[in-house]
Amino acid sequence: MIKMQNVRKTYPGFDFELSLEIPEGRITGLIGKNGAGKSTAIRLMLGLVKAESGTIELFGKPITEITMQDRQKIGVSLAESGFNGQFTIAEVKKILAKMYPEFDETWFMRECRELRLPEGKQLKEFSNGMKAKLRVLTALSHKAQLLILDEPTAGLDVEARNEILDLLRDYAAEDENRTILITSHIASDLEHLCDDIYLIHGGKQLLHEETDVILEQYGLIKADEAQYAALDKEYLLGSRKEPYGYACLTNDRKYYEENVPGLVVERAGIDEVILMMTGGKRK
Ligand SMILES: Nc1ncnc2c1ncn2[C@@H]1O[C@H](COP(=O)(O)OP(=O)(O)OP(=O)(O)O)[C@@H](O)[C@H]1O
Repeated sequence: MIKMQNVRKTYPGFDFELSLEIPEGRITGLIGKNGAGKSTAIRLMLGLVKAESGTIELFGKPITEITMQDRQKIGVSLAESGFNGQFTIAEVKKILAKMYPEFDETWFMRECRELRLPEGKQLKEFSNGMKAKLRVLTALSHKAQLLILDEPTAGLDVEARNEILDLLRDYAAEDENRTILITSHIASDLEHLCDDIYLIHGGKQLLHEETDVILEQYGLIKADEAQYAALDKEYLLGSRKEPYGYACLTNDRKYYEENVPGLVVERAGIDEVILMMTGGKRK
């Protein structure tokens, strides 16, 4: 559904180079710390900025050949909604209806009410959370086959985050061919939503893995100095010095559980994976 091959973009002090493939029917998370290059990746695949080299395909064709009809099949949520701050929901609704033949007005108005978006207020008077919810509803309002969402939960409280994540889960469950790419620096949001995770850092991919594989097979080892010195490092992805010795990330928790008696090996969540791979020492 989305394919980026050796896509390069440089800004002063930042060198982005990424390949990724997002298959139809999957929910893929692009995670990374602030400044990792998540929004750059999204702007490149939407053709909002031009790559210096590499190829980008959407729906199996180069982005330069994407038609207006193809664009109708994409739902996008970026940092800015693009709507005039003086508009109310009624005006947003009219614009969406004009732009998208598939716009589902009943669904849109029902969800605006469910998410408690004030119908009488201008968008500039919305809180940040309200604006974020409206951006996501806008992306979902025309039954897009492909959703591209840049930090849709950023700045939201836990309740609002869960509301958005539930909406996305329902959206994907309604049609198994729907494809979602979502960026976030909040790993726990993605852990319960995404089939696949790409971790990027400094504009480069550090990891691409199925979420289930991370949760089932990855582990966090806590080793004292002697244990660390004797440890077979083959299945370690990174390690970090700690007061007690070393914390190490492995992609084969079972191997260490079965072969090193007495070693503390815990399950690793995606937060630990990010922390260890972006802050720890690589192997
Ligand atoms: N138009 C631009 N001009 C110059 N530098 C840019 C531009 N856009 C992005 N960058 C740089 O590219 C790097 C990646 O930025 P990007 O917005 O893609 O990161 P991000 O992962 O989305 O971060 P965040 O989580 O903070 O939104 C940063 O160093 C940023 O300063």
